Amino acid sequence: MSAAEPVGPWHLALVGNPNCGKTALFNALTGSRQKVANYPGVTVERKSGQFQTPSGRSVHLLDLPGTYSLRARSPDEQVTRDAVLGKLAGESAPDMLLCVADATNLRIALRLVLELKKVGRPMMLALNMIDIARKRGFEFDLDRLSEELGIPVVTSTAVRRGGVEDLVGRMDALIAAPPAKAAAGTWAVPTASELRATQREADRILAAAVKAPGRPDTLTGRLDTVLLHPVFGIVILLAVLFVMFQAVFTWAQPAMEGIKAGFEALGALVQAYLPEGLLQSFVQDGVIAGVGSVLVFLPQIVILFFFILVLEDLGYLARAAFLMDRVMGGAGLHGRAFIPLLSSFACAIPGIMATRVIDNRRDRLTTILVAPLMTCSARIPVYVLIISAFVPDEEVLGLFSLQGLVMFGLYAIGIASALLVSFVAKRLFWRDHPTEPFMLELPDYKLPRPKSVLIGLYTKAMMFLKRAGTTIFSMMVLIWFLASFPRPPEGATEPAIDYSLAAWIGKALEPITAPIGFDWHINVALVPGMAAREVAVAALGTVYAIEGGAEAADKIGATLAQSWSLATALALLAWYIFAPQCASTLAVIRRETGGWRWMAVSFGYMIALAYAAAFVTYNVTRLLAAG
Ligand SMILES: Nc1nc2c(ncn2[C@@H]2O[C@H](COP(=O)(O)OP(=O)(O)OP(=O)(O)O)[C@@H](O)[C@H]2O)c(=O)[nH]1
Ligand SMILES: [Mg+2]
Repeated sequence: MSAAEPVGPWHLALVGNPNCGKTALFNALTGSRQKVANYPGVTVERKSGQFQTPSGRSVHLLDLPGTYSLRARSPDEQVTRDAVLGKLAGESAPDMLLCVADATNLRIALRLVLELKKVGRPMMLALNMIDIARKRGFEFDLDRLSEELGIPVVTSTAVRRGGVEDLVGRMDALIAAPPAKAAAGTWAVPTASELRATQREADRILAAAVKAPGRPDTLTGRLDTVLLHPVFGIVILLAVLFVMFQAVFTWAQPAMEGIKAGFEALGALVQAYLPEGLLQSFVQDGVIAGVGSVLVFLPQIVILFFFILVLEDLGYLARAAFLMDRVMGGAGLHGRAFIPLLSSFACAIPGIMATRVIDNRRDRLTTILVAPLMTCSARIPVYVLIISAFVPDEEVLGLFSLQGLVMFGLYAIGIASALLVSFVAKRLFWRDHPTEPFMLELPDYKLPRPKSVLIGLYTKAMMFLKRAGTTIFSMMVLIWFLASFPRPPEGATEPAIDYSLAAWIGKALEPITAPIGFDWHINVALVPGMAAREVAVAALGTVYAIEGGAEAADKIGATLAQSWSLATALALLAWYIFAPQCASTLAVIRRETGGWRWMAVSFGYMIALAYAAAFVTYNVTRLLAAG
């Protein structure tokens, strides 16, 4: 390049092994908040951002999924390969590759660097996580390393303030005096023997430039003897999950009471100041009762995510994947399916996207099919509402809350049915396809960083609030409208809602839902609940508020306990475990599988299971209650 080169942004791409801190570096450089987590395969899509170097040059930075080689196998690795080769649609070829390596784990990283050199682009290497490496006693001869590799080498700590100063400083120098562009790239898909040769070269360089600590870090090893133990490990995992669900129910109580009281006060205020009539009903029954009945679940969602984020940062979730591999393999699921399925506990959408780390298409499809069976956070409001109304608030063995146990049970049924469905799908569609062995690298344990946990919690909470403010709010307006019009005739004796469109729709559906114990109120809630699960709770809030007045809205749980039988309540819980009530999930399935077919399969099997489960639950409960 010459000095006359036009000064557009400098394109830089982050490349490295999974879990080496690329996204953390991306965030540190661009001030963005992409997801980082202590297990491999978190980033499955490219993300780009801009920043300015100290000398004012603007840089376009591309974060890429982690990979071990450009010999890409899975869809996420293909993104990285194409970006590096400059073939990614919509991205210009990178001016320079910023290779990132976990300084404590350089063997495979250096092999990748050597392979990348063949592409023929300018490169530099950042030894990231240098804080951990130094603490463990690694010693690096940076000059030697740089000389052997033939590229500049710097160190970085992506998660500390000031941890990337060296890196940006050097970047500036490189932009001012770009290294000569190598001759045309000679990269071709490496054969296994070429990879072995490259590995030998990497090992030689490693031996020459890095001194590993005499005493290896044994803390991770010692912890793992217990935590990965085939028996104790599983017991500990179950105990951890159990504590998590207990906490969701007990810790959240005070905050939920507070939010509830706030909405009650707001409702009273509206009643006092707005004239009686349609406007008052709209604000009180539609907006406050509807949105309020969903928002009270914010504390529980925050607590659940607190646990997930801390366990993730600790590196424990990757262990959980390892422990579950036996069980999952038996059900025909690929070991790499664990992380996507785990993400689905938050929401099936990121979960389904995370299946891109699975290279085999059939394994990936199986995982996509069962991901929506994991209990996502949108089900929490529904579960909690019904459980609090119908399951007595008692202690079992003086230790566990009965309500927490039932919740735990619902999660367990979700998991068990996911395993069962994948088992059946495997027999049905892909009989003669063996499941590949699990290869997940276990990251070292790290202390969770409060800042990243807080940012994670904030993002999750905002996502939930945004849904409450948009999807749920607009559905509420619709429900209120349907439940309020047409107005009852003069001198009507029944509650106004009985004359409304909502009642008409709900009653029209009754022949279908009567066998599973749902009356028309529930039908009214389920129809908009197809858009998003928690809408049903808000809809019930509104329907009963319009029917029963302000008192009913304040005590929606008590109202349900009076108007539903236990059989109906349990049937609705059973329905919710399976029903495909989420338009966005279906849309993502269509996008990720590239067609309508698998979306239709998902929808069909889930709705059939939901109906069957509700039918059995309803009738068995009635028989037992009668007998
Ligand atoms: N102590 C320390 N931790 C780091 C550093 N950089 C990243 N981490 C942590 O390492 C873990 C992995 O970081 P990510 O940025 O998600 O890694 P990635 O390379 O983007 O991983 P994939 O997207 O899965 O390929 C996270 O828990 C980070 O907080 C570092 O320099 N020092
Ligand atoms: Mg990443």
